[in-house]
Amino acid sequence: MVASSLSVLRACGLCQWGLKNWARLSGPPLLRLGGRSTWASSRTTATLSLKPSGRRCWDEPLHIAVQGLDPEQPVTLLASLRDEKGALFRSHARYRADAEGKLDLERAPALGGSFAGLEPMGLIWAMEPDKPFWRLVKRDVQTPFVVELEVLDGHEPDAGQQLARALHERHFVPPGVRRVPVREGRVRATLFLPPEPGPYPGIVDLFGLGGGLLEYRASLLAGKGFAVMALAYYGYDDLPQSLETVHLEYFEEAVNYLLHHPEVKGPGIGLLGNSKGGELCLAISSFLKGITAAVIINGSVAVVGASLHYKDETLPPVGIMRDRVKMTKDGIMDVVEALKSPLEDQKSFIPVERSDTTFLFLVGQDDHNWKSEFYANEASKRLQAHGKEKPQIICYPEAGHYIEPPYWPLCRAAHHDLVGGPIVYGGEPRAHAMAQLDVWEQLQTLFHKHLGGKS
Ligand SMILES: CCCCCC/C=C\CCCCCCCC(=O)SCCNC(=O)CCNC(=O)[C@H](O)C(C)(C)COP(=O)(O)OP(=O)(O)OC[C@H]1O[C@@H](n2cnc3c(N)ncnc32)[C@H](O)[C@@H]1OP(=O)(O)O
Repeated sequence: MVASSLSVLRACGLCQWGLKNWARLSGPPLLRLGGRSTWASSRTTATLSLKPSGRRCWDEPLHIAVQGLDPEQPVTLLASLRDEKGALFRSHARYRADAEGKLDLERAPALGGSFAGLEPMGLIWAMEPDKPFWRLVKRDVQTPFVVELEVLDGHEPDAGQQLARALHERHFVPPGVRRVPVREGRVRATLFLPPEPGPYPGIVDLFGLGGGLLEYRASLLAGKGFAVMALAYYGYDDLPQSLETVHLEYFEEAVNYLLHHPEVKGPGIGLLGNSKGGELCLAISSFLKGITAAVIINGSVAVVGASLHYKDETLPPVGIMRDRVKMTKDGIMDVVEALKSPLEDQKSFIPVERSDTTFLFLVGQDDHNWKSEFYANEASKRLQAHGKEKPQIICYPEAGHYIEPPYWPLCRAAHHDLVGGPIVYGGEPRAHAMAQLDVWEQLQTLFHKHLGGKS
């Protein structure tokens, strides 16, 4: 489904109501990080409790409950966070306390707002940016995102007095995980190692187009018993500023670095990538040695945007049909039909049949960036036609392109470097959030099974 800019612009009631109320409520009552915080109103002494109260990582659930409300009291819960560029993300939901004046988000359904129904983590995954076409990005994993949670008396748009408020930190480096910047030969990366000395199954983690070095997925995954290297490939440090051509020799150097690391368990390593990063995982697995397993999240089996080189071979990028770019009624580009099929542009088809890697394709069926399901199926057909193992493909209905770690707010539309404007990425918030949870489990299961970690 095509996202509406109204939703992107968050004109769902909270905008008008919220701005006024949030400004009005800026005076801080008693405030604490995690645990409990209390504010005595004229009617009630409400307590907001967040459990467990210790350090939580972004991918971990949080138990939110409120005590001390009036029986059946209507309340509105708000969540908000500011990213490192100052952009505000927020959500809200209406609830009703039980007969004892308690509200437990694991038992009480939301009656409406940013989401409805029993969604204990809805306040986190349903957050939306105030800034149009903005998405949640964590740049410095060594600092947490701080989520502010508030309980207001009544149901929005008539909600009033603030009854309780708490700050909750969601961290990106699990306890004891070691962060090691890598600047070895040409390789620019950050390696995350689990707390105790290894060896551990090794994974290279690749994000998509945008450049830079994003570490948050690698750092969280290292907490699950893997040595994970977030690898930059352009737009970072002294790497090329733009991606005109991809030289697989760079990735070969990175793979070898990890394979030879004393804390990495051999004989092979894993690859994890989303979007262009998924496409690169397919290319690396097809041309290079040492890759035992690869998880492709909404990747392409065609080379896209920049030609691919390895030794004396070159694969050109698949053709782009600009006339197939559609405009949504809100003026956002939908480019899902704009890439030529690699079946027509055979030279751009990544020769997956050369690979002995075990693949897992994870597909958002509402991906509007490109045809991830079609690409996964074509890769599967080609592997099987050459007598290779049939890869596992898991499809998630109504999940979009930007599949992130659990509880990450959905990016429905955002600026795209290659396109030069905002494009639709797809996804319905709840289905997308559920997909993110499952994807996180599935990729760990595959890596543990094939890279010799814990079962
Ligand atoms: C008419 C044209 C027709 C063309 C038709 C084309 C047809 C088909 C095209 C489809 C092909 C798509 C192929 C690619 C698929 C993908 O890869 S999808 C993207 C997946 N991306 C990722 O997984 C990686 C995400 N990483 C990043 O985006 C970057 O690393 C980064 C933004 C985090 C980089 O940070 P940094 O280097 O610090 O950049 P900045 O200088 O801060 O900003 C650069 C620009 O990005 C914008 N931006 C920054 N942060 C955000 C944010 N949180 N949300 C939205 N946008 C952000 C920022 O404004 C800059 O933009 P401008 O330069 O100002 O325009």
